[in-house]
Amino acid sequence: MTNTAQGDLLLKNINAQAPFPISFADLEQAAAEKLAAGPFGYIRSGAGGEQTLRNNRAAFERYSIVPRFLNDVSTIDTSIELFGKTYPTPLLFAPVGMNGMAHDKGELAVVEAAHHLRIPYIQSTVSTYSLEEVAHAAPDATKWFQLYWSTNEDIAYSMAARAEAAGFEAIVLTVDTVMLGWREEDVRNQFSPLKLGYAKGNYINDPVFMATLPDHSFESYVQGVLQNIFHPTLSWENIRELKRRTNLPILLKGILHPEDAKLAIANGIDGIIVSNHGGRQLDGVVGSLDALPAIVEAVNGQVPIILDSGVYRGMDALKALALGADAVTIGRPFVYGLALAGQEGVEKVMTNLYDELKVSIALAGATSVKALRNITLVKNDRTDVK
Ligand SMILES: Cc1cc2nc3c(=O)[nH]c(=O)nc-3n(C[C@H](O)[C@H](O)[C@H](O)COP(=O)(O)O)c2cc1C
Ligand SMILES: CCCCCCC(=O)C(=O)O
Repeated sequence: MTNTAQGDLLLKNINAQAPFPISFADLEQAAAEKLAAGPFGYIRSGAGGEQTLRNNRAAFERYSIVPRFLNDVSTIDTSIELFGKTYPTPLLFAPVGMNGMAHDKGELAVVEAAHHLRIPYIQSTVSTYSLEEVAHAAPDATKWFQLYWSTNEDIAYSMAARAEAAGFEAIVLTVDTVMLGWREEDVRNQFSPLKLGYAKGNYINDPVFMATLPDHSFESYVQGVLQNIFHPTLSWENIRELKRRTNLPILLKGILHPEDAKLAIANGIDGIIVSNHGGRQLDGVVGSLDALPAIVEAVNGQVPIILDSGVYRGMDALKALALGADAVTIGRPFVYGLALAGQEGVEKVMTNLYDELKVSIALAGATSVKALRNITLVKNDRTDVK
């Protein structure tokens, strides 16, 4: 990072004509003004009384960095390696469903941003556009597929096979959403995105799913999705079978307990995403950053660990990386960027997070993502620095 490049980070925002919101609070406020109450409430809210949502932020606030100085930090290497490929930044896109409710171009805008930024894009099962449409929009982007299991297992296998055929490079199986969390905001707003057709993309393009419907009417599609999307019987045996049926690496998303991380490895899983779904599933759950250290210890470097839930600043990413995550994924911030300015908004949000992360690595006294592991962190209830 040269001095000029570093000075540019703030200047480019100061010179911008209509300042784009920078902090998470400002982004959320701007999205609230732009979107209707239903979609905004769906994106913003957490489950139940939103304790998990608060726990995520509290966990980041609890840690402080003890920086080191007089270490040449003129060159900062923010690159990371995952599954044999190198990426310029440890900030990836979390899988977020139904992007059509934020912007007409939905997932197409996000995958184009991912391609431009050269970071992996994780497409949700419940996306507005299909796997094939997303692959067509950005054939050269690195794309992973987030799979929601299905009560009819053949639909899950069919979607995994379609992802592989369309050039997706990994499967992210979400394990914390076997049924939908208790989301009071959606009940208040009488908002059901599935019933509004925002999740059509992958279902209406799936021959196995379509063959289960009595006809091709919209009502049959909605009933079909509702019958299949909730999958409370999901078990380790399903995961072993999925592993037998795909050549792609499989990551489990939603792991919070170190024993589940160990079981994941014992069952041949290739990566772990420490996440509480951004506080949208079980309320009263440990903040994802608080769950990270025990999982890092249990995994002991055997597979990559990615963290999400509450990463709203470059500094949050730094703390997760310093505690042992290999990368972090970003959820709501990019969705707000998408709502505000499509692909450009997504890129602005990710670039601002990146710029803050890069400056923070240098100011903490490290020169690379890897070197962050040597940075001292203290919990705020402890004041002793070793
Ligand atoms: C509107 C919305 C939709 C989401 N849809 C999915 C999804 O389809 N699949 C999934 O695994 N996670 C989904 N998530 C959870 C994200 O992948 C991620 O875990 C979460 O957003 C991280 O928290 P953050 O928003 O605080 O960054 C969704 C999150 C939001 C906000
Ligand atoms: C049981 C799956 C419903 C999909 C909801 C999408 C999602 O993960 C979220 O809203 O969060």
